[in-house]
Amino acid sequence: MSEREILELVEIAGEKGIDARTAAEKLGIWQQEAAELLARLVKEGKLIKKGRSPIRYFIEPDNEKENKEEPFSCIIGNSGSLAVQIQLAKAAVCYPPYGLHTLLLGATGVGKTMLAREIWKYSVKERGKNIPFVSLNCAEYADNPQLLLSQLFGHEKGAFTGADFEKEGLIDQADEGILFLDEIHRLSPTGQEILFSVIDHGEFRRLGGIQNHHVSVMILGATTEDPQSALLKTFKRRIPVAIQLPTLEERPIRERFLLVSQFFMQEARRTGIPIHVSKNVLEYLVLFESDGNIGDLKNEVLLTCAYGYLEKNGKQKEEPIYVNSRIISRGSRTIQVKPELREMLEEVIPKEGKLYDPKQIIAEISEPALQESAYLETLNGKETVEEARKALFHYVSPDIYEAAEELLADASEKFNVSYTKNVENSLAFFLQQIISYARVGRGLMEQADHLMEEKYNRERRFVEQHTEWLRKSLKIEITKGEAATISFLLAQHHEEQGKVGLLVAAYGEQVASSQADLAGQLLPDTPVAAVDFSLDKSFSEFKKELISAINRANSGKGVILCTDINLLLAREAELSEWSGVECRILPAVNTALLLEICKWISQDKMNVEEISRQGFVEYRNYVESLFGKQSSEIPEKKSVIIAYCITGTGSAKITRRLLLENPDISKMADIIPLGITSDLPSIARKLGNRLRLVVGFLDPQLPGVPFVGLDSVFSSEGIRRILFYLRDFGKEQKKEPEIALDMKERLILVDRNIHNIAPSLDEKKAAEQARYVLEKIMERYEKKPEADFAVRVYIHVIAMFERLAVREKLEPMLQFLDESEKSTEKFRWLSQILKAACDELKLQLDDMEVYYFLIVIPEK
Ligand SMILES: Nc1ncnc2c1ncn2[C@@H]1O[C@H](COP(=O)(O)OP(=O)(O)OP(=O)(O)O)[C@@H](O)[C@H]1O
Repeated sequence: MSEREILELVEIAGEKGIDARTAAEKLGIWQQEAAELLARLVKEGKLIKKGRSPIRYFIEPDNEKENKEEPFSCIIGNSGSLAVQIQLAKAAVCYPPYGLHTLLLGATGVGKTMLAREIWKYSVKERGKNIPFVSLNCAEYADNPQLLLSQLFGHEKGAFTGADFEKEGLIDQADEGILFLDEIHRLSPTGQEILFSVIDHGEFRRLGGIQNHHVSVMILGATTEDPQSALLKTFKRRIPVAIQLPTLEERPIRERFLLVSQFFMQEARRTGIPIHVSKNVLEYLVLFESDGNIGDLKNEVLLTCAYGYLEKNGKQKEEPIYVNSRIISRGSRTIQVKPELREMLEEVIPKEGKLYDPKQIIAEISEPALQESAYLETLNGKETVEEARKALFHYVSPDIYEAAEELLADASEKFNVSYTKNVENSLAFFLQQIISYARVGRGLMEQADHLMEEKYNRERRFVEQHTEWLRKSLKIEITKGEAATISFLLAQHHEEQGKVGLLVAAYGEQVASSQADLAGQLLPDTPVAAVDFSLDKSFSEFKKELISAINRANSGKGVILCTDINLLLAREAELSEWSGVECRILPAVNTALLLEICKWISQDKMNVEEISRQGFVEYRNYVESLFGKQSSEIPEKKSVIIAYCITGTGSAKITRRLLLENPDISKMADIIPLGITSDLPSIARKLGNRLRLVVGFLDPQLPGVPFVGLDSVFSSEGIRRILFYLRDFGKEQKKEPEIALDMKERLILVDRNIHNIAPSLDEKKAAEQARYVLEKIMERYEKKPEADFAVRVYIHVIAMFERLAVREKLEPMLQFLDESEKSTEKFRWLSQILKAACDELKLQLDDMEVYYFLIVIPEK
């Protein structure tokens, strides 16, 4: 039983179809055998089945088959001379949201219109829904530019004589789909201007209208114009993708034979008559040359069929049409086979010619469907980067993918943006295309003037810096146009980055996190981060956390930091520098203001600077309204304690932190940490009588301001003394109570707090080494320094260890930039002691620490 017999049977059954039992009866075979045969033909796509008990089998109607066809599979050369063009077309279609506008370039009849339709089919498949395909041949209206504009963009009532009513243009019909403009270069300058406005802003005005209309279309322009012509350059500048189709002459012999065969097959099916074509005619057609390219070849095939049909005149339908050299000679053309082509022709053309039979269900001439066509669509459904990568590997080789990854990693560091896996895939895909093109000896894009705009300058510089690297790692030369396209890809993704990011940082366990949770719900597609600040965190720890949170919140457009932490308010520039992200700080950890900020971020109309400015205005209004209503409740300005130490960053801050832990002190006073480099007298002057006390390493002897050693903060006695100065000093002129503790006891109190001063160190070891340093210093003096001083030296040393452990650098002091300081006996003596202690703790001593320390070490 031949497959052909059963197919004929089904075909005769036509629309009614046939079931397995009837087929078995007619063919004289077992029903089981018929059922199996029919099922196999369904599997092979030669038949379709419908219904149940009995199942009926049909030949699939042509139109349905066409719709199901894999896009691009009907294009001869899809996996050969047009493979790269098709890849490029697919990439253009996949570009969000509506595809990249594309120019199809090539001589007349090379297949531009056909490619445009396949692009549309692919787009429908990609988006999973029908979208419009509207086409217009601009050449048809070349004599009447106004009519062309009105057809294309529509017109308002009265726009010109005869415009009696308002009319939509074809572009409106193409909204959300594809607008195919054939002979696009025939558009008048006005038409071009309107089209460019659609390309740049998605907007246009109808003829005679003033209102802007919005459309989202992918524009496909086709042109036969020479790619080097000035006119075309204007279009190429604005339309990012250009696909050049080869002429018929440039196609390989095998593809030309497939083209000829496809056209004969189409004719045979259209007429229902088998067509036999002799070897000579096939040779003639395969070598056929014409300026009209494939279009003319198709006409030539039709012409030969028409002559053949005339010859057949009167014969039975089943009798084939014979197309032989006799027929050709009726036309004006003759066959000339160049000797060097002879061998190749013999390989592809059968000696006995070829019969094109309309009953042949599967067109044996069509090429295998594109393997790669599945690649992009598989990618879209992939959840994990790994899955996407695997899918991509079917198409892009791993080293290309890795190169893309590496390039993006560099770019992301450089521009401080993160690129999604889609960008990675697009870049890998594009690099793959460059390589495929290079293999056939062409550049994918020689020039890309349209991408040479200033705004991509920094990305272009980046790509330029990497061309040598790409050349080495992928062995490709990147043309100017390709480099520009990569820059464009990088820049586009910058522009497409998310919105301004939001970070909340606040004192307290959950204050910032809960505010950020709320903001996160309002801004589902914006990264929101939080940092909860507690008093036992060192600034360096906090800084680390803050920088990492800023980076988490950043998606390329900078970060608004809402915080109530005074310490941060003046540090916008520093934060931006440390994190490399543009930051703006708002004193705004209050829900009402935060909600406003969320609103502005989600509207995505303001940049960080504008949001920050607007935020300050709102904040001021908020504070004013608050103050206006509750002016009687405004607390008086608090008293101030200066925490004063050598560096201003070590024990001064620890002192501040410990003091603030006491609720009475924190209620009554602000504490400012200062070091010996600060201009203490002028700060004291500004603070006036708010300045109540200096707690620190040394007494700066500010007139009228009492001093308490920083070791006091470690004992309740000391705290009591500080509170006395805050509350009572000056009122009753009482003398401060004496502290009766001796040095040993006081050192033990400090030891109990080492975890506060040096959280990164082993407490015991740190204490041991600090004692060693203290002893060595004391040894130097015959008349021992006072116990107070000794305890402060001890605290200072521990704080220094901590700074060295977390690599917190001291601000350099001018007087120490002179290297000769290093050769003094005192410097050498102190550094020796400190170095020995640091070595034990595996810390690297910094000269600046020695300099600062020296200031407070008395002479012998
Ligand atoms: N690669 C191809 N495979 C199969 N048929 C093709 C191919 N290229 C072109 N054709 C056929 O050749 C004919 C001419 O193609 P098409 O009209 O797309 O060319 P064109 O470049 O748009 O021409 P013009 O510039 O004259 O409008 C069409 O019938 C088309 O189906």
